[in-house]
Amino acid sequence: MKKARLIYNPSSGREIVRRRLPDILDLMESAGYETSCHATKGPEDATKEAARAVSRGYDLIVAAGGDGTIYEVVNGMAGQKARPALGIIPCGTTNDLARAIGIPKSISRSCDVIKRGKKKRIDLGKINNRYFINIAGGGYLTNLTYEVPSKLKTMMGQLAYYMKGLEKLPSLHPIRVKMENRKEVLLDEEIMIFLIANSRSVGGFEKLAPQADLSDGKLDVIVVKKANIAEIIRLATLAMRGDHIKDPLIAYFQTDYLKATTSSGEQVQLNLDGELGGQLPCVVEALPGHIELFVP
Ligand SMILES: Nc1ncnc2c1ncn2[C@@H]1O[C@H](COP(=O)(O)OP(=O)(O)OP(=O)(O)O)[C@@H](O)[C@H]1O
Repeated sequence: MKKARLIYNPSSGREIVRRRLPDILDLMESAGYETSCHATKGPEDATKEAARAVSRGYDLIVAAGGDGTIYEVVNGMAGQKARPALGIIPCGTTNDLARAIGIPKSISRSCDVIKRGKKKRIDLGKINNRYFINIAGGGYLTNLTYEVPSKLKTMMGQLAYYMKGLEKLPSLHPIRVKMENRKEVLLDEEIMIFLIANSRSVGGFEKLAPQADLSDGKLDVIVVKKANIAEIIRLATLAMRGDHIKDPLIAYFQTDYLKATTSSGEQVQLNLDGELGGQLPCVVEALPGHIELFVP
C-alpha cells in the first residue's frame, strides 16, 4: 500500500476535521493509502511537518484545513527536490484554492477526488524566500485576514471577514508603490492595495482575477489605485461579478516576474494566502507546474 501523511489543522473553520478524523482515515484506506496523521499545534507547524514528510518519502501529503494550512504545507514542500503529490480536504473558512479547483467542501467527496487519482501540475508563486499557492497581497485591507479572531470565524464563517473589512475601511490610506517587470516600470503611483493572484478565486470573490489560470505559468496582478471609501465599495460590488477589471481605478496585468518597492517610508506588510508574509520590497516569480495536485 502507498503511504500518505495527513496534516490537519484542528482549529480550521468550524473545527469539523477533528470530529471527522476516523472517517477521513477510513476513506483514505479505501483510496489505497495507509495514512498516518499529524495535528498542527500552531504557526509554522504544518510547514515543518510537510518538510519532514517529504524527507521520509511519503507518496502523498494531504492538507486538511483552510488556505492558511495549505500555504504552510506548500512552504514545507516547495523548496525540496522530490515533491510528493498534494491532496486537499477543505475545512477552512474561505477555502479559496479548493473553490478555484472545484474540490468539494464535503469531506467524503474531497477524499473521492484523491481516490480517483487524477492529478494536475499547478504553478506556485515565489515571493522573496517564501511561496504562495493562491494569492499574495499588500496594502492596508490585506491585513484583515489575520486580524479576525479564530473564534469569530468558527461562529460566523466568511461573514467575520466582511465585518472586519467594513470596520477597517475608514482607516484605509494610499501607499506609493513602484512595480517593474524584467524590462520596464509598469506602475509608479499611490495605490490602495495590490493582489498577485495564481487562481481566479480570492477572498471568497470567485472572479477577482477572471483570467487567472493555475497552470499558465503566469501570475495575475490586480492593483486598486488611489480611491475613496465610496469608490472602494463600488469596486467591491463590481468585483462580485468580475466587472471591476475594466474600471479606470484598476490596473490588471499578467506577468511571470514582478519587483515591487515602496517609497512611502512606511512598512507595507505582505499577506500570503491569508498569512503574514514579510514586507515590501519584494521580488515575485511564477514557478510553472511546481506542485502536483489531486483535482476533480
Ligand atoms: N492547533 C492550532 N490552534 C490554533 N491555530 C493553529 C493551530 N494549528 C495551526 N494554526 C494556525 O491556523 C492558521 C491557519 O488556519 P486555516 O487557514 O487552516 O483555517 P481558517 O483560518 O479557519 O481558514 P481560512 O484560511 O480559509 O479562513 C495558521 O495561521 C496556523 O498557523
